[in-house]
Formats: sequence, C-alpha cells, structure tokens
Amino acid sequence: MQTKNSDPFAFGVLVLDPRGEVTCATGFARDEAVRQRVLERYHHEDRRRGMLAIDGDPKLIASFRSSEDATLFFIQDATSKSTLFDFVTNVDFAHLVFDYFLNNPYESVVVVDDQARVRYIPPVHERFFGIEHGEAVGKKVTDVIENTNLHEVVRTGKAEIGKLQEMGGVTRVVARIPLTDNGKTVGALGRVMFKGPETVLELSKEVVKLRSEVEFYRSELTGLKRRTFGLDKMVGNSDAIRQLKADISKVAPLSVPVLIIGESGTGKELAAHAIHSLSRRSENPMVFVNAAALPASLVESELFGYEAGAFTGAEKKGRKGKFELADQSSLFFDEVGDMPAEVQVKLLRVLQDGIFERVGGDRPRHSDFRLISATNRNFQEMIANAEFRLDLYYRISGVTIRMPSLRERPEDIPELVQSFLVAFAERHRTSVKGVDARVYAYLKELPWPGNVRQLLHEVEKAAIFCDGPEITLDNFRLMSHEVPERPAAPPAEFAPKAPAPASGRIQDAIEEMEKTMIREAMVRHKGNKKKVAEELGISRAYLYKKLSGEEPEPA
Ligand SMILES: Nc1ncnc2c1ncn2[C@@H]1O[C@H](COP(=O)(O)OP(=O)(O)OP(=O)(O)O)[C@@H](O)[C@H]1O
Repeated sequence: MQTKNSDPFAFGVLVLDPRGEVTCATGFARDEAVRQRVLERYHHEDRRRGMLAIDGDPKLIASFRSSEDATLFFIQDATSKSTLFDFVTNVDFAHLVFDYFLNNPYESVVVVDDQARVRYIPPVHERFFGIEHGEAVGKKVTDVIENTNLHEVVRTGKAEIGKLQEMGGVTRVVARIPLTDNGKTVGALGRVMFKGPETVLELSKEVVKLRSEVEFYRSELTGLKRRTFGLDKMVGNSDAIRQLKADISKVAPLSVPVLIIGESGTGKELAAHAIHSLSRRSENPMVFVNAAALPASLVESELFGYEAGAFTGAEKKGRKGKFELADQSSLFFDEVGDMPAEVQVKLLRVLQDGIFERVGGDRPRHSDFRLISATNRNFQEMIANAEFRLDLYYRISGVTIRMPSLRERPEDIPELVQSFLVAFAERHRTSVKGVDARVYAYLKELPWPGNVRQLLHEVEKAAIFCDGPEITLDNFRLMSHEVPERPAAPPAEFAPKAPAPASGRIQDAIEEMEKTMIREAMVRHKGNKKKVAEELGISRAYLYKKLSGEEPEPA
C-alpha cells in the first residue's frame, strides 16, 4: 500500500449506497483488500455509528455512520497509533468517549495546527464566542479566541498549565498542550481545566490545609523523637537517676510550675529540657531567662517586652518579652534564687495569672507559659533571711524536683565517662579512647563538688592529654592537681570579698589564680559566659558574681 507509514495523516473515505455498492472510494479505501477487511468487520455491526478497530497489516481504525441512503466510512492507518487502536478495540462505545471530550464544555478541546490555525472548535465554544458552526475552522486562533496563547505554544512547543484566561468577561483556568509527532510540533490543543479561579482557590485552600496537617504531624513526630531524646540525654542508671527520670515523666505532661533544685553541675538545665520535651508544649521552643544575669533596669523590657517608641533606642515595632515569647511553651528561669528583690516583686502578677503589660503599653496581655525554674541556692535559708519572697516561692514551686549530686550516685560515673568520651570522639572526629579500669575506682572516690559538669571537664582534659588509646590514672591525676577543687555550695560563700593583696595566705592565692583563669577564659571564649563557666567547671551564677566584683563600672 502506497500510503502506509509514509504519511501520518493518510486516510481513506468509503461510501456505500443502500444496497451496499461502493459509490465512492478515496485514499486507503481504493485498495480492494482494505475495503474487504473493513466491510467484513462492519457486517457484524448493528449500530448506526461507531468505530471499528481492524487488526492485520496495516492495523486500521474506521469510524462509520449510516443513514437511509448511504453509509460513510472514514478509514485511518493505525499502525503508529497503537494506543488509539487499543482504545477503540477495547471500548466499543469509543465514539461516545470522543463525543464527550469534544462536546462537554469543560472537557472539550480546541485544536490548532502548526500554523496556529483552528482545526477544531467544539460547538459549545462556537456558541460561547457567538460564531457560526464551522466558521472558525482555518482561521488564525488569535482571531477567534480572546486572549489565547495557543499560537505561542505552537511556536515554543512548551505546555502552559493552569493559566488564567479572560474570555467573554469570565475567567477560566486553561491548559495549552503542544502536540508533537516525530519530535516536531504539529499543532496544539487548548482546554478549560476549571470553570474559574475560585475552584483553584478552593483547591489551594485544601492544599494549605493539608500542608498544615502534614506540618502538625511532622512536628508531632519530631516531638516524639525529642521526647525520648530528652530523657536519654540524662546518663545514669543509679536508683537516684531512675527515680529522677520517673518523676520527670510524671510531672512533665502537667502544666504545673516546676522548681528544680540541686548543686551546680548536677544537670538542672538538662532536666528542664527533658520536662519541656515531654510536655505538650514541646512543639514550641523553650524560652530561657537567666535570672542572675538580669539587670534590674532591663527586667521589665526583657521580660514583658515593650511597645513601639516606648523609649529611646527601642526597636521601631516594639518587642516581645520573654513571657510573651513563651506563650504555649515553657519558660526556663535559670538561677532563680539569684534574682534581686526588686525583680522578684515584679513577677508576682504574671506568675499568678499570666497577665502582664508591655513597657509603654496600656493594655494587659496574657501568656500561657509553663514555668520551669532552677536554682542551686537553699530556699529555706533564703526565705528565713528574707532574701526570697515566700509568695513568689509558692508560685514557682508547684512541684519541686531535686537533682542528686554526683557523690550520691558514684555508680553512674563509668557510664558518664563513657558517654563523654564518645561525644568527645564524635566532636573531634577521633576514635573513642578506652579507660584503664583503675580510673573508675579512683574517680568514684573523689568528692566532685562541681558534679557532672566537673566530671565532664576532667574527662575531656584527660582525653586531650592522653596520647595512647587508653586513658590512665596519670592523665587524671595530672589534671586534678592542676585544677583547684571548688566547692559547689551557694556561690555567695565564694564571692570575692575585696581585691586581696599578695598577703601570702592560701585563700588569697587561690582567688588570684581564679581571677586569672576567668580572665583568660573570657578572652579565649570572647566573653561567652556560658562557655567560660563550662570550661572552668563553675556555675554561671558564680561566674557572674566573680565578674561583677572584677569588672569596672561602665563609663
Ligand atoms: N545525667 C547527666 N548525663 C549527661 N550529662 C549530664 C548529666 N547531668 C549533667 N550533665 C552535663 O553536665 C553539664 C552541666 O549540666 P547543667 O548545665 O544541666 O547543670 P546545672 O545543674 O544546670 O548547672 P548550674 O547550676 O551550674 O547552671 C552539662 O554539660 C550537662 O550536659
């Protein structure tokens, strides 16, 4: 057959009279064999119109229509159109599907050729544009359809999906798809995707809703992960630590204020993190306040925030304070026992009912925060000495959790040492050092006034100075002689009295040495007090006191 595969648009037309005689045969239909195959298949049909898929060589698709005086066949070579052939073979009402796609207002397509001339426009569109049936065929699409871009799609070969198109005073969401054959753009089709942007708006609202749900579940998942992480970070398996973990798990989900007491370095901040992580507020970050470091002059703006233009130097838009930031989250008040009396009184109301006012503001605000406080001070003594308000104490201590000192749980030392060595190796990308068995026995005997923090630093220093694969007793002995032991009792006891002259007294010498170490560490850590306290194995409150005794008044 001449036309086979040489022309993708090749077709044939066959017309029969009522007696079944051929009255017209063009293209494919001139071939006797093709006619025979089509008619054989047609003789089994009792429909008046439809499509026939005829297997063989070549594969053929014939659509037919019969009336009183004639039957018309439109025959196409289906060799290169296997999908179409399969479709027609399997769907014996294929013509209805085509009908639907050609006539339904929201499915029907406009087809243009490679010159962007209209090849097909469905009747519903003709009516919409007020044109006669068939009038648009052959015209430039831009002359027929308002605001079309089909000509550009033909030119560029690039699809345009979900574009808005104004037509006859209404907006539709349309898709314009290039049609390619053997890599060449032979035309394009355009179809309405949605009646109007409102439909898309609805869909996008749905997407936003689903996204926020995904976000919620994602944060739930992170929360779940953090939940175990919170307690897992607390190393130790002694009775004291197991009891502590059980207490934390019990208290954490309740919204009561928690006061964590314990010597410096026992892990109070770690416990606060665990409480927050195990609470329903864990999706939001915990807000920190170091009460000891809070100057009375800044307390209100820091804690309650301020309105725009509240004072010179204030941020233009105003600023949220810590209480506002902690809404729906936890507020961690570290070193709460070191809070000056004038600060204590300012907190009574907000800690009672969550109500506060921003500086320069004239309306009360409310924050739903959960208070977690920590101190290494002895409250009983402080209350007795009128250093801490009893009413405030009641508000912060809904539940009190006591952190056991390291002396109370020496059996945890090996596990702590191991975990510090693993973390050290990870941080410095080295292999994990082993530990000589005698080391543990030695460490268990020490008083550990700086508790876990001090142990951590001793272990890290030992790891730094250890050249071999195993940390030995010597590494520790060396370190512990270099670092003077400091008790972890209330910092006030250790606050410098007055600059001591070189008197020859041991106490003065220790203070001098301490000052030097603090000064050097402040330089090393560029003034980062947290790091300085960590490195020196002292509490931040202690460091603040030391610094305030040393630093000259600002000019
Ligand atoms: N049980 C523990 N397991 C592992 N690390 C711990 C544990 N307890 C404390 N640490 C570590 O010891 C250091 C001090 O802990 P943290 O800051 O929580 O103590 P703190 O009681 O708040 O001290 P301070 O009162 O001086 O602020 C931190 O590096 C912390 O990670």
